[in-house]
Amino acid sequence: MIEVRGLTKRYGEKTAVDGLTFSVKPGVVTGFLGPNGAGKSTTMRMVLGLDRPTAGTATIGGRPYADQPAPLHEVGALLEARAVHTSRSARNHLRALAATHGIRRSRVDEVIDLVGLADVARKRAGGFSLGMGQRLGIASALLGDPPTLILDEPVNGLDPEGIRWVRELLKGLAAEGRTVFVSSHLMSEMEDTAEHVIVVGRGRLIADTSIADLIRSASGSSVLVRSPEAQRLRGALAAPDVTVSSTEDSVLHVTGLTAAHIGDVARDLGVAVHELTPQQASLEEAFMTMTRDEVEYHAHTTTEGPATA
Ligand SMILES: Nc1ncnc2c1ncn2[C@@H]1O[C@H](COP(=O)(O)OP(=O)(O)OP(=O)(O)O)[C@@H](O)[C@H]1O
Repeated sequence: MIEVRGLTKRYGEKTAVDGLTFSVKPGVVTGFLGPNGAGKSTTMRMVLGLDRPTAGTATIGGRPYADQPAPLHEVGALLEARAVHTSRSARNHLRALAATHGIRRSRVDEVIDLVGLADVARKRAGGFSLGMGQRLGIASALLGDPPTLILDEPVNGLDPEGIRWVRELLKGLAAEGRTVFVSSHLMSEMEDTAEHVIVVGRGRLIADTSIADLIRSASGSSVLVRSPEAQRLRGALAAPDVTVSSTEDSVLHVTGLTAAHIGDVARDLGVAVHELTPQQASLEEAFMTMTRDEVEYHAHTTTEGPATA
């Protein structure tokens, strides 16, 4: 369990992290989402004792990172992708790390197999591609078999196969009961990986919620209705809080009513319904809606705002 209470970091005038309070529970993958500059890396660095908070606390399993008796056995961390500048092979790099932390040598080969680096384990890690470097970073994080994992953008630089691999690995680690906290700005990636998300914008907490609730709350839950008598049905659905739009004669997009309610109205009218589909916003759309006002640097493009009638 990671617990963050009132965590704040100021760099001069700039408040990078602004009074964040949240908990990351074991057993599920928790995504840490936010636009660029939202304060994700700074938060993770403070949790890992690499930056000193201006105010507030962060603990892992009840203690600050600095007070962990055997950190590598308690917390595995992968921070921003950085090439390993070493002439050592991947295996020797991990062996050195294992030796300095009292980890048995056979664990090195276990993690090499786990991250799929067996074929290149004897190669110089300094010459690794970004994707291979990420796998080596994940291997280092797993070396001490820690109950808590903190990974900053772990899919950075990975190809689609690698992304799928990380996703399954993280879910598997969480299913074993570990606490898995993973940052990303790739919403679509988190949708398939995380069960819970903590969303930040400009250093502040925007949401601490399950993925399912996040989508539900931001989607405005519209329903697509296809009917040969759509326009007749449209008249019967009219109500103060209901919005109905139509892109073609036989199709209605209804917000403010459930699919079940629309189906009942159609039945009472004796109108045939050929399709009745609740439309879920993707996590990407939900995220854009939530963080619209929190993006640090807006792109200078003109976008069409929502129609205001
Ligand atoms: N050492 C520093 N000195 C001054 N400002 C900093 C420092 N580190 C981070 N910041 C600022 O704090 C804010 C949060 O940065 P941070 O890297 O934590 O965000 P992030 O959510 O991880 O973003 P990204 O997705 O781009 O990595 C940014 O505005 C950044 O410019």
